[in-house]
Amino acid sequence: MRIRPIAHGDLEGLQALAQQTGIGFTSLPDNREFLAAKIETAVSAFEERTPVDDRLYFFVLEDDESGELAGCCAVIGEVGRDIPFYNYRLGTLAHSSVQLDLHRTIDTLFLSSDHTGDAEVCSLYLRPEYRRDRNGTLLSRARWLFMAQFRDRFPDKVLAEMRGHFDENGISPFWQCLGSHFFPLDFNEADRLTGLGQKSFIGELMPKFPIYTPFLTEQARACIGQVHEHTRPALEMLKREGLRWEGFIDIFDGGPTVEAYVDDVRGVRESALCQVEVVASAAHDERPRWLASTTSMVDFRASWLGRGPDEHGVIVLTEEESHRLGVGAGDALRLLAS
Ligand SMILES: NC(=[NH2+])NCCC[C@H](N)C(=O)O
Repeated sequence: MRIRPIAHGDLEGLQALAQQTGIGFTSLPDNREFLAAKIETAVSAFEERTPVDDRLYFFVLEDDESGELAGCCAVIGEVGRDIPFYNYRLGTLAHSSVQLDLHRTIDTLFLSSDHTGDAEVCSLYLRPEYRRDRNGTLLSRARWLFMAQFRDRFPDKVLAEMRGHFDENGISPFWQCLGSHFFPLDFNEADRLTGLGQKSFIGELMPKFPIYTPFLTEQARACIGQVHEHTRPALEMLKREGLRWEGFIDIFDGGPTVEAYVDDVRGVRESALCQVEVVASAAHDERPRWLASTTSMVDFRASWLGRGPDEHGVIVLTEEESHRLGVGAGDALRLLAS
């Protein structure tokens, strides 16, 4: 399995992924024109033909034998430069009365666009039949190697928005209690429109005044900062890299936004460049523990390796591995131990 930038020929495969993702997966609506445009945006980002502010680096995970697409993931260079990027920030307001000697702090949601200009990791999806052999970790972590390699293309901070809690009927209690009063649309429709980038309605219709959380239903309050059960593994992975919840949530479903300084992310901090040597065959561990990525933007590739570098920073690859990554003897490879 290997990660590579999405290409024009992937439209069919990407649409098949979009049909599988399901409710609340905002960034991959099943819409052919939209997906084709997304591919074009990504191709021009990798070819460095895109203005700085809307770079979308969209990757696919492919089975390098069958050519089948197993999943995808992406990095956005900077969010909110064109259309504002909204979250709620969970804060506290202190109310106190000296006269009555009463002191209260009340949780409050403030509409925020504090993340303007940050990078975002997003769109991670892995088809169920490929949820094995650490493919999910490969998709999630390859992005840190990419950001480490092209560090100057990214701002100081990175965030990830996690899918929020939905009940057994596929209903978001947070949306029911809040968003639905302001939008004459159901959750799916509102989510679909934001996924298509048509989201100026958020700024136009969303409540602008702070919301005291005791006014929300108990079920809606319980959604604040909670993820969809399918999203838990993805959240755990990001936390292990050092991303944290700082109180920002999604305005529609209440799911957490986690964030970190790019330079503090483990995968960015700990990955290092090595030099490739190619041999006919080499021993490897049963469980692949090393993540390898190339140093090229257009020909970016990443995959697992069952072996690490020696003490001189040389990484030995078999011919098959060197093909998979598209590198040859003497090339550089970025490695991360896990
Ligand atoms: N689940 C959603 N579609 N939320 C809507 C907003 C998402 C995002 N923070 C933005 O401003 O673009």
